[in-house]
Order: sequence, then C-alpha cells, then structure tokens
Amino acid sequence: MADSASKTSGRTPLMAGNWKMNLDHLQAAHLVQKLDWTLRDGRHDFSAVEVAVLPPFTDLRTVQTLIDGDKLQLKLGAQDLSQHDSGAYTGEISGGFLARLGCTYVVVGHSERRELYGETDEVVRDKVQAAYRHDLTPILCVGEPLEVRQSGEQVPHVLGQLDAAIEGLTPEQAGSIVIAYEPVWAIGTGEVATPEDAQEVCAAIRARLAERYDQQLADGVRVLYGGSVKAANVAAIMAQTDVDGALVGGASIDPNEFASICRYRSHHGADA
Ligand SMILES: O=C[C@H](O)COP(=O)(O)O
Repeated sequence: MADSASKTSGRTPLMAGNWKMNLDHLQAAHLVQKLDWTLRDGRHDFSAVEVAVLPPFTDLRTVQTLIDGDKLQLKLGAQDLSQHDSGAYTGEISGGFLARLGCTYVVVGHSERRELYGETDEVVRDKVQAAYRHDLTPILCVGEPLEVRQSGEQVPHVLGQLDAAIEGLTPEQAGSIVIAYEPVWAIGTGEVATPEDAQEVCAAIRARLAERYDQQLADGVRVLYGGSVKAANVAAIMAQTDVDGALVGGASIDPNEFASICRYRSHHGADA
C-alpha cells in the first residue's frame, strides 16, 4: 500500500490545528492538555509527525505556559500577524510579540483573511516578510475558489498567489516556508478535495519552487493540504507524494479527532 509511512521524501509531516475564532483561554488549556494526553497515550512520535496548535491570540500565553511548564512537544503558532513591527496600528499584533510568546509558526494569507478582510497578495507578501523578520515560520495559505476550480484554472491561480507571496525571499527563507494548499470550496464545507486534486496542486507548488530556486530546496519544503480534513480521510491524502501534512480547521478543536489525524499512520498499522 502506498501509504505515507513508505514516503522517502525526508520531509517531516506537519499536522497544524487552526482553531480559528474558537475556544477561550480556559477552553484552550483544556484542549491542549487533552490533546497532549491523548497523543502520549498513543505513544505519538513527535519527531516523526510534528504537531502544532494555532489558537486565537488571546490563548497564546496560556498555551505557551502549558507547553513550557509541562514540557509538551506541541509546537505553537498564531493565525495571523501584522505586516508592521510596531506603532499606531490599533488592534494589530506584531510578529515580535508572537515570537516572544514562543510561537514557531504563523499562518499568513488564509482565504478567510483574503476574503473577509480584503488581504491582497501584496499584504500577504508583506506579512510573509514580517514573519521572517521575527524568526517565525510562515504557513502560507494558497487556494482557488470554486469558480476557478470549475474553470480548470486552479494551478495557475495558486501559482500566481505563490509567486506574489514569496517575492523577494532569500533561498534560506524560501527553504523553510510551509505552504498550505487550501481549496476555498473545501474549507469548512465537508467537501474534501480528492487525493488526486490535492496532489496535482501540491506537486505544482513544489515544481514552481524548483523553477524559482532549485530542486533541492523545493524537495525540502513542506506542502500541506487543508480543507475538511478528518481522521477518516487524512491517510488517503497523506499517501500523496507531495502532501506533507494538513492544516486542519474544524476537526482540530476536537482533541480526539485531531489526535487521530496526527496519528494517521496508525490507520495503516504503522506507529506514528
Ligand atoms: O485552516 C484550516 C482550513 O481553513 C480548513 O478548515 P476546515 O478543516 O474546517 O475545512
């Protein structure tokens, strides 16, 4: 069986839970403790499959305290950051603040930010740059809306977003980015892309990185899939050559379901 346990890419899969605007800091503490307990109980190997939680800003301090205090192996990230570092930007959050809170990752360019808050490709590019200024790893989201998919233009659409967002990155920066392919029509709809759909676009993303940088760099970049990922469908998606993890929304606020997603290899009998 061509499951992910047989992948030889050398890329460590990443399962990142984007809680979106769910769970206050008390609920966050409960979820993280339950998630950690469930993963440890299943003898999860965090070095084989990295696990990150991306809570709302107001939960970050609480989750950081738990991770530090209890020596949890979960990674922490935020869902957005300002393109600016400091100053008169009411309501905004600097990447510097996130770094001080122990964040490793920050989501940039999620389709909900692009659609609901008017984030343009230029803003996304500036936020990617801001993330690197603060030693945060961007999880750059790209993906096509339904009408683009229906017209068969998903690859050029996604590559256009990618090109705009990585403009000006050094090879060192580009080599550490995480890219999440999230078809907009699959987000929160229960309509997951087929594994072949996910593979087509994830492979095109990697090929574009190889064109712009080099093959070795592209081979090291993790490309995630996001959109209605659940325990029941994750193994088939992860079996695709160019899919290196998942950006999980709804299913990530259920600790049992998310732990099961993180342990997707065990669905095929391999220990993860
Ligand atoms: O960031 C996560 C994605 O938007 C996917 O969300 P979903 O798993 O609820 O479809």
